[in-house]
Amino acid sequence: MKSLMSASPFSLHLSKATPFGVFSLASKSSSNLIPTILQSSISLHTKPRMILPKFPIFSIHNRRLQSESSGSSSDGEIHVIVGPMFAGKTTTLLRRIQCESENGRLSQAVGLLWGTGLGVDSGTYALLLQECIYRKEYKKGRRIHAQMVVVRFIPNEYLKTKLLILYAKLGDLETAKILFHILSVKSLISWNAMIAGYIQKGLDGMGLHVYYKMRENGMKPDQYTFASVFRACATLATLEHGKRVHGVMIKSHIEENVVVNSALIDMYFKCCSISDGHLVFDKSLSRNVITWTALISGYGQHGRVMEVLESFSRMKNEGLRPNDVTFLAVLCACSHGGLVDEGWDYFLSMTRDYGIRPRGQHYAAMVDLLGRAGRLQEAYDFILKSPCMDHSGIWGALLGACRIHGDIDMIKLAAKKFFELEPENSGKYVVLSNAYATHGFWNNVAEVRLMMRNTGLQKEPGYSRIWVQNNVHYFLKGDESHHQSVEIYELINEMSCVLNDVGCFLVIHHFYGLLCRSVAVIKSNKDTRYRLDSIVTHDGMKLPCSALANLSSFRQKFGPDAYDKLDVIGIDEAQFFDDLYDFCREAADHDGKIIIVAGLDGDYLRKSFGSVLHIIPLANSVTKLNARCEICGKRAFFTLRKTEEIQTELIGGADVYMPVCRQHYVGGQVALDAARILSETQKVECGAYA
Ligand SMILES: Nc1ncnc2c1ncn2[C@@H]1O[C@H](COP(=O)(O)OP(=O)(O)O)[C@@H](O)[C@H]1O
Ligand SMILES: Cc1cn([C@H]2C[C@H](O)[C@@H](COP(=O)(O)O)O2)c(=O)[nH]c1=O
Repeated sequence: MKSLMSASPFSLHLSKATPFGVFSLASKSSSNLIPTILQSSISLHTKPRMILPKFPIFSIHNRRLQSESSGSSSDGEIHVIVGPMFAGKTTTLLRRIQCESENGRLSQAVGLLWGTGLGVDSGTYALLLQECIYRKEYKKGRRIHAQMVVVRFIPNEYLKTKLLILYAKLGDLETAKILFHILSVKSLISWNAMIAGYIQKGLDGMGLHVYYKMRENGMKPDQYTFASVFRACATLATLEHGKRVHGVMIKSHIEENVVVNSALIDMYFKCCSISDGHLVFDKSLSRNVITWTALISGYGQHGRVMEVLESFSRMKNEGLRPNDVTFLAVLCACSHGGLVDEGWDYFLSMTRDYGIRPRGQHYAAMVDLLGRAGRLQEAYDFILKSPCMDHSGIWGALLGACRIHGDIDMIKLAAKKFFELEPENSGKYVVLSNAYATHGFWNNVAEVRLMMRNTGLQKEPGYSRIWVQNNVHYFLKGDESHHQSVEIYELINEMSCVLNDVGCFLVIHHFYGLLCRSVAVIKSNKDTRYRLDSIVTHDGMKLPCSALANLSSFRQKFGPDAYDKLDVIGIDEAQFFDDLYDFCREAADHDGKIIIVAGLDGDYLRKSFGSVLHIIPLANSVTKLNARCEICGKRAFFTLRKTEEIQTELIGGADVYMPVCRQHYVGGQVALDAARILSETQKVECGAYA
């Protein structure tokens, strides 16, 4: 039934705001609403160009209908962010809010477009295509193009270029090429898209060829062109072309750009021209972490371990913070140089000093480091303790190390884990086969060869499955084998007619409505540290907000209609809201809102603060953050009050509070308690003498 569903992956409902009988378009993909739509259309829309389904394919959920009519976009979610002061709760809240607001419903927007069966204006198509490109949802972009073709919409030059970019990024270069050729004016953007498309697909030679064609056509390259072409020259290790393009860049007098410079440094290093790489680096006026990382990785590629470590330390001395890529280069260098202890130090420093959480690749580099040094058991134990046991790279690294030092059991174990995660990685089968061969296990070599043959098997085609009255129905793409396929396709056609009828209501703001979620942020009006109209993090990030005494007044104050249209609600300083539980439950369960709550879980006495902890049972997710202990720099879980006030609520920042680790909380609290007792005693004694 997949085909049936995908014919109308959007829902319609009777809008509260619109007059009875007029449809408004809503967002949630609810194939189970289709009978409702059809019935509503018959009775209210009075264009009965359809048949009612003869069998009850879908069930109808009324609650979902209600929440859709409230304009909200989700099933309702609650996410809670807690921790001591300075842990980054407000920062995280702001990031999540931004993320949620951008994370609109592209799928539904594309579904909506398909459902209408009509063409929309170029601006709407451009908006949707742009969103697909921006969000890297290229397949959705292709669906938009398919819809254009179906409704016989002729794209203008601007849209053709957008489509070209989309196909180039998708890696469908044949289609991109066709679009490129039919462009009457080939802009620099379209040339750049073609060049980048080939290079991203690994067709670096073609990318370079298109670059020369572009030059022949008299086009002047820009930073995007150079960044792509240097990348191609680096991969092809073609110093001659790299230098030639570098010459063009110098003559073009383009503004210095760190991305281009980094690509250039990388190109020289990959073309084995270390001195040129270094020269470009030295001459770079503006260096940032990317430029430094290009240099560090460059040295790493040539096994210049000492230069890697020296550059890394110079970079830090210049006050730049390394990022995860820099650390990866450093860890790989340590691995190649056999510097196990140094590798450990860098690995630990990532989180401790820079708050960078190592990813699978960093763990893999550590496994490689330990494995190459012959410390296979340690590498294995490290994997077991790592949080990314499902990252194929770490097992691949262990397997690679086993080739040199491993015993048969470890080889088998690493191979088993690796191929569970990446069954079709033919390259690693070769590694495994070689590992067995190195140790003379010829039977195992034969087994691996058999496995390799098996991986050549074609994957089963995907299918859709639907249950109807205890019967399971399977559908393949374009499938007509179902005994009711004639009726099913008839129904699809009828549905398309109904959807066409409402297509005239499709206007651009529906797409905007779908693509951008509407968001509101609330904070407690008790927090008077900053202006009441914005929440501000300890390092100055800001977002406008409503400051309220309680949450129950929010709907009324915000306006019921505006509230209904809200998708996401952020709540900061949640510890100050007594009605937090009821508000969150109602807003998520009933109104379908996404609620993101940030607040202190504990007060300065480490006692549960307000009702923040009460909402944990309601939550989809809970994130506990920590700060840095002001005294020792270790992870801080608690907030120490520096003053002697004892009321729970006391507004203040670093003047009154400091984040501390357990050790310094306990020590600090004892010290503060002693100070308090002393001052109380003194007060009593003074009173007695007075
Ligand atoms: N001791 C500290 N530990 C961690 N961050 C701190 C500390 N002191 C100041 N900060 C700053 O505070 C920022 C977090 O601010 P914010 O998100 O407002 O925290 P919260 O809402 O949890 O109090 C950090 O990004 C950092 O720049
Ligand atoms: C520990 C503690 C804190 N507060 C107050 C102090 C601040 O005004 C807020 C916390 O703000 P932040 O954004 O998390 O930094 O809460 C309090 O009243 N009582 C306490 O015990």
